[in-house]
Amino acid sequence: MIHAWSVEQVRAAEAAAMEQVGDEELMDRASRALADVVAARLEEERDERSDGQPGEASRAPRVVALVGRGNNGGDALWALAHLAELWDGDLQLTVVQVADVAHPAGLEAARQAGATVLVASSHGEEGEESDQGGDSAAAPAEQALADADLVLDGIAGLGSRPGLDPATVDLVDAIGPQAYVVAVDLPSGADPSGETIPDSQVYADETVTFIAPKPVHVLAGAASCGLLTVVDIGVELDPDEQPVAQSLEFDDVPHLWPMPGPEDDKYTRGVLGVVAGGQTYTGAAVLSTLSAVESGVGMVRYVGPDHAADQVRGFVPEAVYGTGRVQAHVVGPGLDVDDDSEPGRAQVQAARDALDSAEPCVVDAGALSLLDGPRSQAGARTLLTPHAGELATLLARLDGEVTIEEVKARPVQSARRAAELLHATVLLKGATTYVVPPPRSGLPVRAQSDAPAWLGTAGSGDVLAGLCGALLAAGLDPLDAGSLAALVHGVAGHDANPHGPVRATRVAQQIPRTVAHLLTRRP
Ligand SMILES: NC(=O)C1=CN([C@@H]2O[C@H](COP(=O)(O)OP(=O)(O)OC[C@H]3O[C@@H](n4cnc5c(N)ncnc54)[C@H](O)[C@@H]3O)[C@@H](O)[C@H]2O)[C@@H](O)CC1
Ligand SMILES: [K+]
Repeated sequence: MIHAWSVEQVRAAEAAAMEQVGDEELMDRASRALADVVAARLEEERDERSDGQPGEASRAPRVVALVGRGNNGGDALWALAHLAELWDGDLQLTVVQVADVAHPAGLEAARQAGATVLVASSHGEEGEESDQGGDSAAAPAEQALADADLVLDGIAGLGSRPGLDPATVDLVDAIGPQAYVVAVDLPSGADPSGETIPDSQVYADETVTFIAPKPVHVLAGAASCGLLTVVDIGVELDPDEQPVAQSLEFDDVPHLWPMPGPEDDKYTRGVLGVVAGGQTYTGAAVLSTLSAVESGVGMVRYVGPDHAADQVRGFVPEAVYGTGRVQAHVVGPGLDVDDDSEPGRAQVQAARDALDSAEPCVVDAGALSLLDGPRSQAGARTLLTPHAGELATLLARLDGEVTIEEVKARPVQSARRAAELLHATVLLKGATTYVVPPPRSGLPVRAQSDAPAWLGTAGSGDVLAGLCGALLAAGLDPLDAGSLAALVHGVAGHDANPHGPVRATRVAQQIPRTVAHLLTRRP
């Protein structure tokens, strides 16, 4: 499991360490670790080039550091200096200063190492000289970025405000497609708290962070970090502190996945009631029951109109029909709450009964509109599974106007608000899937970014709902069930057809093999 600590927790640990060893020592350790990573990547790149074009390997690698005014820029500057010591051969080093000042000692060290310093400050007129004596020019800076083999992004780190100013965006846009972008601590312009997605920020191939992952690395910034490399700089976090965010890894699956024992039968393994798919969306009935069955649930009881039940009979013969004793429910995939026909009204009543019960519930799609507040049985385990549009509709109804754009820009905050209002865990679906427990639980937020973009396809959410339901029925709590389901769903989506299109049925059918693989793989 990746554990992420808040900016405040990390800053506190740094402050304590600084009293012991001093801030220069910490920056030295951070920048040396960063230089080691950069050297390793340049070496890999040199090996690749020498394979492709004879003679190319001997060309001096071009490394450009984008440097802001704070210590994040200081790390990047010192890393250039250490890289020059480490690198066996010529290097072409360039500093592009994005602010009117930069870490003075770091700037001097980079100059001493032979770096050309260009000032592309949005604070001064174009062509203005830096008071630190840089060679001012916007165009050369953009040219250097366009030609770079590797760009170190040291514009801002833990002190980053979300978003970049337009002049900085122009510089970032100038980075050539061939460049390997290494973000120092975090991609600049990302929100360090991982709560919001800004309009503009750096997208990195790799992020080298210090001490421990921060929320930006697993939550709303995860997709912009690329490969995450965490380096130890000898700073210890307070052992009494808890992480604020987590992300499951493959090695967590054997610890969390419900394993049947020799004494188990279909009832003890968990029976899942599924209220899904009416006259209109019969496919949702099939996909959610199929997914639960493929996920190894003990038994599924399907509740829905005859037409949908016939489809389920045809595709999922393992399911049984009608209400009965269950350990958890999935309510809502493809449920049309406005269906006024008799079977439609009966199905909606079954959904309401499930919500009024004390059993754990996955509340998806149509059933989200049946919730006006916390479920009547206090403490009943509840996992809501909206996508951004559904969450916006839910929040607009319960809490005043909220748009889908706002939910997409503030995914964690939006999910947390719904979790607070409904005393439920909210799984917000998307390229990164957030699983946000009610704030008063004190539990960390989880986020999973395991799914290929191909998984954004009709029926995919129904499969996820069935998977969540199977795990709730087996006794997992909503946070574990939601995050584990998101991981397995994402990996199954990849495994079903690596690097290509995939239909939801295939994803469901892939679940058994993906789970078996995750349970037996060697770390
Ligand atoms: N504090 C420590 O003990 C250590 C800090 N280290 C480095 O120091 C960083 C934190 O340094 P600082 O606190 O100086 O803060 P940063 O360097 O992250 O950023 C602060 C400065 O950048 C500017 N800025 C903020 N957001 C911006 C944006 N979106 N676009 C452009 N400019 C922006 C601000 O005006 C501010 O002056 C860490 O991320 C890490 O890289 C490391 O050297 C390890 C040790
Ligand atoms: K950065």
